[in-house]
Amino acid sequence: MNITSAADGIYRLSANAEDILFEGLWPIPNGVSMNSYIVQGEKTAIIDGVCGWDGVPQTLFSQFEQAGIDVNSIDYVVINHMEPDHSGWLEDFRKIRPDFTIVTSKKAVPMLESFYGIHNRVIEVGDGDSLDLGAGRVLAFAEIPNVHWPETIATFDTLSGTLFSCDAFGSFGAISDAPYDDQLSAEQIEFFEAEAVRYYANIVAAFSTPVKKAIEKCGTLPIRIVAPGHGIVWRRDPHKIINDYRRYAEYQKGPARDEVTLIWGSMYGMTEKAVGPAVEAMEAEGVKVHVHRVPESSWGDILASVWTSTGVVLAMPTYEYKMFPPMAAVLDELGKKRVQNRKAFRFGSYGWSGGAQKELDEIMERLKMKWEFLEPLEFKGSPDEDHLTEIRSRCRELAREVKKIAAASPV
Ligand SMILES: Cc1cc2nc3c(=O)[nH]c(=O)nc-3n(C[C@H](O)[C@H](O)[C@H](O)COP(=O)(O)O)c2cc1C
Repeated sequence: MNITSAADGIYRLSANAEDILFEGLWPIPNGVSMNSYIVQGEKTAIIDGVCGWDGVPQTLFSQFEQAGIDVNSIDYVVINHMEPDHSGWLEDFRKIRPDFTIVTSKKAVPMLESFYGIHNRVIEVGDGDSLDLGAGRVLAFAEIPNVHWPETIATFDTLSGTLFSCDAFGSFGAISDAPYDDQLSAEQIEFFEAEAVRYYANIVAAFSTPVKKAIEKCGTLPIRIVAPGHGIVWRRDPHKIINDYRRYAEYQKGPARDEVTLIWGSMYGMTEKAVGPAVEAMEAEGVKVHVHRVPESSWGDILASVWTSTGVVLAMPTYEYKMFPPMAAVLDELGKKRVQNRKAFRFGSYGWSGGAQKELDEIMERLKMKWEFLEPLEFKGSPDEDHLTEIRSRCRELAREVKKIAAASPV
């Protein structure tokens, strides 16, 4: 738990959450930080909060004390985004500081009422509005709807050039005592890049078009620091995370990186016999291959690696005239996140009738995924040498295609 100074008059308070499923759904093996910022002019604002889980608001309040900040000095609470991982502490805060003013978007006002029964002392802000905190400190607001709920705004401190972006430009990964990019080694930055991809693919992915619009809008601001609601603060190179997010948004409709994700499932090891040869064939072409088994791998991990992959290989058998069910569930999730235009190949075993392929075709059609498949290869029972040779050959072809596509559109 820590409180640090992000810039003159700006403090970052943070609480980590670990051992939970984020949004009740996504595993976060490395945890997540929830960041809140205190901005001081003559008046004091707190921008974003943390969730209301047991003990988390108390952590935030004890950090106020550590920093010598009197809770009663808080005049404004700026709510960029109403999702309870940022606003859940409001009820606790109200108990110790009843007379603050909330600054938020028009669309957040009815949400304040429905989530927390709050309806007075609320100022509505939108594009072009600002809040003068005195001592030269003015907060400007920009609507960035659907990054990640419809009511979302970003707040920009014109004095320090700090963009408080809430869910935009965030990453997973708990943070101990070094929350700024200028304090981190290249390896640590790499860790947070991977955590940013997983955060993006799991949480923000479906809103990639709004993300692009938000980047366009915020791109006009003289940003010197990016201070998101999750993850590290970017002040040595604030445009790095903005450019990373621009790329992640492009990955949705592809192409992505020159990587392949192979997802496989197998009941009795028949399909599995071809997985190793498939991976080796693609790696021999110099392509990075991410391998996930269903249902063992989490959706979160699978989604993150498919998000960055231009190619996908699916390996699964037929099960009750359809495809192996956990594979169908994963594909359904990929379709809902609109992961489109992948180069793909599918192989798998069946016993008598087949049926997996038919369901795969239906899912692709229903979710309009536009994946371009090489001819699928199915085998009865165990694959023989000819099947394995053919699978190797198609995987090599896929890998070569992926390299060509990614090289032609570097993102
Ligand atoms: C519960 C169950 C349901 C199955 N349903 C079908 C089916 O509808 N059609 C078919 O052709 N094979 C079916 N099979 C046979 C499998 O597809 C076959 O055993 C295959 O080799 C399994 O491959 P795996 O070991 O990679 O899981 C079924 C097998 C099981 C265990």
